[in-house]
Amino acid sequence: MTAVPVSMTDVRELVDGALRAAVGRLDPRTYRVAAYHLGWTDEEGHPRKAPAGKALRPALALLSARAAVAPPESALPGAVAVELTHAFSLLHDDIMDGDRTRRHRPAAWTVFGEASAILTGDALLALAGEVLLEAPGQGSARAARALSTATRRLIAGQSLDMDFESRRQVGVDECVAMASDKTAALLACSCSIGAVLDDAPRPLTEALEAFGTDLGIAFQLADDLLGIWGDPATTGKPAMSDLRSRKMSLPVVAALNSGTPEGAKLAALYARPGPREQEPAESELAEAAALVEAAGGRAWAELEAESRVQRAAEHLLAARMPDSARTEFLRIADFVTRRDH
Ligand SMILES: C=C(C)CCOP(=O)(O)OP(=O)(O)O
Repeated sequence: MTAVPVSMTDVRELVDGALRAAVGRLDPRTYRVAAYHLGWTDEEGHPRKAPAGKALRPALALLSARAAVAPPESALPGAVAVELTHAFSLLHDDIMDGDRTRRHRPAAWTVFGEASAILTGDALLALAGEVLLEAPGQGSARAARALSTATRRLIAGQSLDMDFESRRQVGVDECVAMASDKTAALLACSCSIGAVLDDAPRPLTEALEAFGTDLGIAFQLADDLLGIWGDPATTGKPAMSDLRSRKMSLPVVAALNSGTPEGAKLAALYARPGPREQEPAESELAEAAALVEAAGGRAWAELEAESRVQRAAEHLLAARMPDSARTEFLRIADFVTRRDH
């Protein structure tokens, strides 16, 4: 999979070495699972070429150093730490959601078992904290605290998302608040961590965080849209997995709250026996997707994503930073809503 387009440097090249050095500290069993999950090795532990994931969070972390007029290398511990935290969350989420495919490959838990995947996620999270606390410079403890808070919010968001699955009524606002915790908190941290490591002034780090929060919500909206209408060949995830597991994703919640007859029909579909008891038929999935669209859930999510990107851009325009950093951030924001994977 290609990394996010950042013209400044090859993000992967810069981050990969530091990421490998950090993960290399793990015990051999945990390392094996982590290396597989990160795309470095195959199921047998043999090296493979294509790295996994878009490396969006490390790209943002490196850019945030540029916003603070600090060298990209100074943000490396931040870039590594946010990617490790992201990797931890994916390892655990796939188990909780029962998702068997991740980044075009069998999810780690299906290869190594749930216990190994859980432990590896735990280890990566611990490593993230270690890497930040070891970072040279003034902002190290401040960055570690910021990442810790973002992780707590990510966990709270995931917990609320799980809770939604057993609820009949979920409001649009609380669903957006859930996404703000589950996804946007880590993205906001990624957008500011390079500046925080440089101990940059609060107005700058706060503007970067505000940018990342709106960007993160737009990112989740785009992800939810791809989860229904994306091509599994490009997303690397099974088609309509969110509808299959009757997830309260943002377009679905918007449709359910639309007050339209199609929204009511969708509610009736969602109220049937859940995925754990009974797999919905393919025709039912197509019907659910059509109902989300007819009830306006798709259009709402597309518009909301655009408006979040707009708001994100406004936070950047109000902050003092080199133009080149602003331009790159805006390019990434544009990529987030137009991506197909
Ligand atoms: C927060 C969400 C929606 C999980 C997927 O994140 P990414 O789409 O950034 O995952 P990778 O590129 O790292 O696979």
